[in-house]
Amino acid sequence: MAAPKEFLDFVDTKADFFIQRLSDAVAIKSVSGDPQYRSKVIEMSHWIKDQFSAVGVETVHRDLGKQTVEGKELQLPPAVLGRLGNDPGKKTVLVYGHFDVQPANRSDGWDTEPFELTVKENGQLIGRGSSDDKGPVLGWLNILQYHHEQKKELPVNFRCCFEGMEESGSEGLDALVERESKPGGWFEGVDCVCISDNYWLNTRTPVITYGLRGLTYFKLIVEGPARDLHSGVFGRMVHEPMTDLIALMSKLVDVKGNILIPDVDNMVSIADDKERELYERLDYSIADVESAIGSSTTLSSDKVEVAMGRMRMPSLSLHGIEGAFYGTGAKTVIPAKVIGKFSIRLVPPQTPDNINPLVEKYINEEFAKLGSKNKCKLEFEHGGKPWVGDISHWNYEAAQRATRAVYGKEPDMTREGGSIPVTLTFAESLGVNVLLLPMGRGDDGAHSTNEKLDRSNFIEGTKLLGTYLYEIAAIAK
Ligand SMILES: NCC(=O)N[C@@H](Cc1c[nH]cn1)C(=O)O
Ligand SMILES: [Zn+2]
Ligand SMILES: [Zn+2]
Repeated sequence: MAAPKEFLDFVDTKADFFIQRLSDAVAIKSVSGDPQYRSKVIEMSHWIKDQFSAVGVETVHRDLGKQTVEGKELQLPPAVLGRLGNDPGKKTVLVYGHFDVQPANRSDGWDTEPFELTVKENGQLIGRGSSDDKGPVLGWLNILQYHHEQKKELPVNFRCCFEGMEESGSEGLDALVERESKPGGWFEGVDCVCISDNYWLNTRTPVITYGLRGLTYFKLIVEGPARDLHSGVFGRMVHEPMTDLIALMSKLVDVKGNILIPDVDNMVSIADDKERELYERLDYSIADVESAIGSSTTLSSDKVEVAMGRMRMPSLSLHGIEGAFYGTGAKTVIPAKVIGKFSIRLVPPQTPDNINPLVEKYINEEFAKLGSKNKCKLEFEHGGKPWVGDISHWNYEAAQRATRAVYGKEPDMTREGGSIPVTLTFAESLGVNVLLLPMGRGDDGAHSTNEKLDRSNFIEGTKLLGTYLYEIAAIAK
């Protein structure tokens, strides 16, 4: 069953309205990782709830409790659950997305204000969260608006789960999903899950995604003196926390991306020729990567190695050092306490449970080798397991048909390098098939400066998600 032409025309006609609504969403600074914006994330949860209620969805807020940040209790933003339709003759589709965003400041290098959606003449909609993940969440809203205003029944029963902590470890969400998946819970009867929260590999070819890497995120704290010191007065007299930290961080990963923590890299199988062929066939080139990152700095010139680096290998990244001097000028200080941040993206069979003890043991051994009198502590921040789905399921068939119908192209089947920890929880708690059907392109710059979503991806992506619902109804009676 193809999506009705009236739906596709409606999406085209309403394009400017949809973009204005995206602009309203982007304007709410729902940064989950920074406590000062927590009220904005909560405001965003109300905005989302009101918007979905207005198009006929029964919505509720689900309290996720509190989190402790630096000794202080902080309210978690409530999750928004929605439902529409309960026809036993239809499939029930659960969609997941998030309304929180990564931090963004103009001074990070943005060309425009990150929380003001800038509509460029070339069709780019620039603003934090435009692609990750407010645009895709609003894509579902656009579809529901058509059915509500035109008094058309949806081809499936619709359920949604939107959260405001995805960029910060999805605190509290696993427990909620497990609860709501039980008989009588909000997700009872769900037949499949669709997540739109990732990207094409390039700027041409749509993708359907059947895997995500997991994640384990650490804080490495080194402290010594009671306060910051004058480096002229105390340099070469004391063990410097920053020197210790840099020594430790330099032993985690080498410049070729090899993880130096014993047994982490070699927990993963080596791809055989048949598997390498899957990566060879992807519409993905070194030039695509270079254009997305804005430089020619890939670790290899072999496309398969680079693609596998993102999709089927673990990676360790050093993110930053809290407490280090980073301003302009030349402050001659010895920081008293520094906190290194690093994370490892995980692939099967790796999980935080089997990787974290290896990291802890290694850090302790390496710190002991330094002979430092400073104190060193490793803290696990948050994490999630990797996920790989079953592409032979009708859910994937529906997404493939929808992609062909809207884009006239065969989608690339990808595994994503990013992490959405709740994906595996949906798959396991509900026991149903899960897929990712992204809206944005590979050069959207999610998490980066000048994040954008192309107008055509927002509009055609809305059609894609809507068509997918019709294809489910057609295939899976
Ligand atoms: N679009 C998915 C995404 O960006 N996920 C984040 C999740 C995360 C975990 N910790 C911080 N963010 C990702 O980085 O993959
Ligand atoms: Zn996201
Ligand atoms: Zn993200």
